[in-house]
Amino acid sequence: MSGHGDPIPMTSRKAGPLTGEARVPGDKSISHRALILGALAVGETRITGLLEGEDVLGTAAAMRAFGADVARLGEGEWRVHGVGVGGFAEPEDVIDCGNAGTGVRLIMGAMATSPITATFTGDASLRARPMARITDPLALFGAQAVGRAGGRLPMTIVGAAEPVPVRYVTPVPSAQVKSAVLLAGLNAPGQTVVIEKEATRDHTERMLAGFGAEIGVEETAEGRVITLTGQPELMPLSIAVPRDPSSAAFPVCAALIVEGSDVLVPNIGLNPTRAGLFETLREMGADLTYENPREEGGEPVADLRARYSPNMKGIRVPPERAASMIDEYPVLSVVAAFAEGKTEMVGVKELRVKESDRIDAMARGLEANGVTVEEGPDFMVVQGMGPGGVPGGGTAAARLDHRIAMSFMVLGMAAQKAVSVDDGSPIATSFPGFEPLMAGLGARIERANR
Ligand SMILES: O=C(O)C1=C[C@@H](OP(=O)(O)O)[C@@H](O)[C@H](O)C1
Ligand SMILES: C=C(OP(=O)(O)O)C(=O)O
Repeated sequence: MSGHGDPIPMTSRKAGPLTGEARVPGDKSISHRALILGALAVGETRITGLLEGEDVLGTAAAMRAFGADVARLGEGEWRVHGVGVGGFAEPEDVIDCGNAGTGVRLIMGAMATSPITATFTGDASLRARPMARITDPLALFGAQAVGRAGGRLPMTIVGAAEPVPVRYVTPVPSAQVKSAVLLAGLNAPGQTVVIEKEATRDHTERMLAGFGAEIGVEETAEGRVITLTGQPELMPLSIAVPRDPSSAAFPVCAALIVEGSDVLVPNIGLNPTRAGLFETLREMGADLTYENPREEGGEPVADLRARYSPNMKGIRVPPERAASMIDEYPVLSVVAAFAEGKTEMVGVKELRVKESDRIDAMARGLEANGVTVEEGPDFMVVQGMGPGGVPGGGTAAARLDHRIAMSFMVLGMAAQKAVSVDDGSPIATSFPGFEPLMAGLGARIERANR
């Protein structure tokens, strides 16, 4: 998994209106967690709607390597027979998490308080990403980590044989850090406490409660205080994974900028810790509505309806909203190019340590397509050119980053000239079926035709 095949250049051209229903795949964050917690429960967990993208398939393979019985029963339908908290076996080989930051970081947390050793690697993108943010708190439990310079993969974690519980204030707003600490805390005696100053996605907390762990969340002056009682017996669960709002962002944003469009994106998870993009788009003047709001499997969901919105205005996106839309800034910067005026994205330095440096990747790619972007260490400002105003005609480097590749394909759907990316292959990490889904709405994406 850590090698990528040949690059797949892709080109997206202006098409007619986008119409119809976009059934996007299952939520990536929830899918990783369902497999990992299923592997730590006693008995059989059933999952439907699992995202069968490369990132999540990597986590499924890893759970097998740690001793769980993981089987695919049908499309999106999986069974995990768990080994119980503390029951992980030592993997016989290196764990390759491919492109998945969430996969590797959560799994490191989950194994760090067991008396086993595991070595982790990934693709060139993952090997460049910081892991000290995970291994620092894991060291407090008693785990040891040896990796490459700067805390990079490949990295070996020697799990703590006699873990102690931890109280940890997360130094960066990161659900991956929070989740790694909570998963490690599962096999430590006593109470593990994680404090986050800014709320990040809370799927781990919700799912731990669902599996029967004793977990409490308190909002205090210090921040969100999460307290987990260690060494529970997790009960297996039936999990229906909602569709991914981060994937829904692509057809939604495309519909807003392509003239005459009207797209329905059904059954999207609208957990408030994930829905910041949609709030931002509505503030910009997007015609975006939530239909049929309901609750499914402990998560709020609704059907999203997005219609062409020629009157969008640039806004300053509040920094406190960043965590709830962190993966959506690339595609927001595309929509911003079609709005009137500036869109300011501030407090977003975490974008620099994702699958790529997403501020740099978007700024360079937008510039190549005639859009003016200002950037700094933790901000990006896109100068809107209004509907129909984006020249296009450029090629963007995807940098092994699925969200960069998909964002530029969306740009090409409304720009004056076609937009290309050098490699669309990373799209399969989170959104298998992106091209046929977009084509079904009326988009024109072609492979290797620059
Ligand atoms: O916990 C998760 O599932 C995720 C957390 C976020 O990363 P950080 O924790 O690094 O902010 C996000 O960017 C990633 O796509 C998924
Ligand atoms: C940042 C992302 O994922 P990960 O950190 O899991 O690689 C993402 O999907 O945008």
